[in-house]
Amino acid sequence: MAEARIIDGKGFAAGLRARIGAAVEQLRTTHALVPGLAVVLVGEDPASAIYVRNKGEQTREAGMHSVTHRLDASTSQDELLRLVNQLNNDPSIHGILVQLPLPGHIDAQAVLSAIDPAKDVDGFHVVNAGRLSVGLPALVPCTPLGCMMLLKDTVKDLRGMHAVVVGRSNIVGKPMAQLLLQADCTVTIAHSRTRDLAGICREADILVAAVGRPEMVKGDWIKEGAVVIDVGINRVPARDPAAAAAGKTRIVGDVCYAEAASVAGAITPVPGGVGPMTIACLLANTVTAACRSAGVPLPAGIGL
Ligand SMILES: Nc1nc(=O)c2c([nH]1)NC[C@@H]1CN(c3ccc(C(=O)N[C@@H](CCC(=O)O)C(=O)O)cc3)C=[N+]21
Repeated sequence: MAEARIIDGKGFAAGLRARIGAAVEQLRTTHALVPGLAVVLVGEDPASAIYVRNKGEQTREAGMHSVTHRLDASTSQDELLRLVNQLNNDPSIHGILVQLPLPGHIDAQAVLSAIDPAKDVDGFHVVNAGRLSVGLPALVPCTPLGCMMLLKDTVKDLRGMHAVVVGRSNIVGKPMAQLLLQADCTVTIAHSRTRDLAGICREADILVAAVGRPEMVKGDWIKEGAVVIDVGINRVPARDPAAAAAGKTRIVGDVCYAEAASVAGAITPVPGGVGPMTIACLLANTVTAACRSAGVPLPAGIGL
């Protein structure tokens, strides 16, 4: 069997951002609407740093209004809730993202619940999770949304395919399963406690790995020709022992890429796969939120 086709998330995300940029320009000229995104960072988390660095640039590049609130790690939950409330009431802001994880003294669920569901561009509010699960218009979490766009671009007809999602988080696994179900896939949600995980994965026509364990999914867990979407972004020591000893790292997914690529029909690389789609979908969700709040039709080419 030939090597898997590489699903170019980075390239797809660049195209999506270009379409978003055109949509933003059109909204500005025809409706005087400038989508605005506020990102709130409490303290410093290394994974979040990667994300926020790229996000600010890309929001502005798309012609959108962008603000970042950087708060000290000692910020109280009340202070954070006050900021969220202020952003809820700010008409120039259509999307609010509170970067996770939050420091231990803050109840993340309380903060996410305080975000106006109409501005919840992460799609983490229970109202959006509920709307997604019953098939109502919702703001959909960025990572699964990006995975779904890549899948629809890769597979002509998803109907009836067996999709296995490894991972059951509220952020990726559960909403991913909802989207696949909506696309008429037969969906299995597996996780670390699943019996015969390898065997279940081998049944998958579509395998989505979102467990957060470096290279856990091996080549012999994959059915020949399957489409593999690797959501993991794990930092591990560099391959070269001397470099590793010097503290150098590299990024790997939840899938053992080299093994998987010789069995799968198509696969997302890490980096350059799902990660760039997450940020592009954050911009897309901000445009969606702005259009819905202004009662303006959503421009074509930026949704599922
Ligand atoms: N409320 C909230 N929403 C999030 O969506 C959220 C969050 N909190 N906290 C942190 C994680 C992390 N995250 C990433 C998104 C894209 C890349 C990304 O673009 N990665 C590139 C570059 C990786 C590299 O080379 O460093 C890639 O995979 O190719 C990384 C990380 C979003 N997160």
